[in-house]
Amino acid sequence: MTCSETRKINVMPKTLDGQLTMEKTPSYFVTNEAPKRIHSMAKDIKLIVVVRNPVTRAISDYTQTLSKKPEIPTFEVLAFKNRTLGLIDASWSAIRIGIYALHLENWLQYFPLSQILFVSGERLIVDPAGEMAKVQDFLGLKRVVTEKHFYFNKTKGFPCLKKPEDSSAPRCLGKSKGRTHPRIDPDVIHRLRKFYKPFNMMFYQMTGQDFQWEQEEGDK
Ligand SMILES: Nc1ncnc2c1ncn2[C@@H]1O[C@H](COP(=O)(O)OS(=O)(=O)O)[C@@H](OP(=O)(O)O)[C@H]1O
Repeated sequence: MTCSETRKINVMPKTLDGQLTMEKTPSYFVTNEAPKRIHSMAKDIKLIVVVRNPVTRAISDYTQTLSKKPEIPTFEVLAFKNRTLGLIDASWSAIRIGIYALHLENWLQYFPLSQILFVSGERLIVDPAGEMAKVQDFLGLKRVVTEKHFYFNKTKGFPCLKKPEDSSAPRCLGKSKGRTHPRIDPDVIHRLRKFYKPFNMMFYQMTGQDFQWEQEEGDK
C-alpha cells in the first residue's frame, strides 16, 4: 500500500451499522496494482465505473490538461506516434485510459462481474435519474434519488440537482465539469474511432452491455 492510500484509509470515517462508505478515485480503474490491493482489503466491496465513449473521454482528458497547461501540443499531435502511417499513440494516457477492456481484464482477475456496476456516462447526462436508479439498486438502497431531484440547466447544458441535502439552492457540478472541447480534426476522430472499435467490442462482450459508442455521430 502506498503512503497516500494508507493516509486515505486513516482519514476515512468508520462505517457504522446501516451505513455505506463510498470512495471515488477515477485512477484506480487504470492502476495495475489497484485490484489486488483493494481485494486484499475488502473482497466483497462493490465497484462502480462510469464509462463514456473513449474518443470523447480522450478529448475531455486533453481539455482538462490544456486548461492547466495551455502550452501543450495539439490533440492531433499527441494522439499519433506517426500521423502519416495513422499510428495511434496508445501510450499517451488520454488514449490508454479509454482501452477499457484492458483495464477490466485486470479487475476480473480479482472481482466477479456481479460486483461491478458500469454506468454509462452518456446516459448519466440524458437520464441521470435512470442511471441513479441502477446505482441505488446495485448498492441495495431504496430509490431515494429520483427524477424529481434533477432539472436540466440550459446555461450549463447539463442536468443539475434541484436541491442538494446541505443547501436550499440548486447545484450544478463545477466549472471544470462540462467544459467546451476544442474542435478536433474529423480525420483524427475517425482514426481514433477505428482504433477503439475492437476494444469497445471486447468491453461490451465482457460486461454484457452495449454502450452504443459506434452509433454516435460527433465526438459527444
Ligand atoms: N451533470 C453533469 N454536469 C457536468 N458534467 C457532467 C454531468 N454529467 C456528466 N458530466 C460529464 O462529466 C465529465 C467530467 O467528469 P470527470 O470524469 O472529468 O470527473 S472526475 O475527474 O472523475 O472528477 C464532463 O466532461 P467534459 O464535458 O469533458 O468536461 C461532463 O461531460
